[in-house]
Amino acid sequence: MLTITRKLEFDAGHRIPDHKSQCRNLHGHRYTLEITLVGAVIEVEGSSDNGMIMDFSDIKTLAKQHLVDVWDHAFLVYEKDTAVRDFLATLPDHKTVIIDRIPTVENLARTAYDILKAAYKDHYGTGLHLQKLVLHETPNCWAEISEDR
Ligand SMILES: Nc1nc2c(c(=O)[nH]1)N=C([C@H](O)[C@H](O)COP(=O)(O)OP(=O)(O)OP(=O)(O)O)CN2
Ligand SMILES: [Zn+2]
Repeated sequence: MLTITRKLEFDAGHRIPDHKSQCRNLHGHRYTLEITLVGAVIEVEGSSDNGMIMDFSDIKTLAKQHLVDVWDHAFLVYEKDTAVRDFLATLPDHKTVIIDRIPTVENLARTAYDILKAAYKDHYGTGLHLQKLVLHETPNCWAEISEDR
């Protein structure tokens, strides 16, 4: 199978409220996102994206629009983490993103996958779709999610 992968990075804060150790503290990560797409190679003579599944710059534009610019420099807070939600609400114009699951790397990967799956789906009518997403929370810790979930 022929796939292409685009890597992007963003910074975000989070905490795991009931964690047994230090991840219960407010802290942040430089997340690395790898987006893998599958689809037919475009074959349109003279087209800018002739020979491509999707132009890497267009992959980046969509990822930023739908996810990366939304989460970058935001605090990703679990919707039931009322202590932190209430605190963040006291900070004027604070960039807060409420997540409906505890923001572990597994749950953030699943949330990101659902958002980006819709963003890339059949963008050109070539069967283009998100095949896999990898989210690194640290250089040593990551989650992968693919079509069979
Ligand atoms: N299965 C998961 N375990 C942990 C998660 C997670 O999202 N899923 N998250 C954390 C912490 O939030 C943190 O991201 C990881 O911290 P840590 O284990 O310290 O990771 P490091 O890469 O910094 O570890 P080193 O030992 O320094 O390499 C915890 N667990
Ligand atoms: Zn963390």
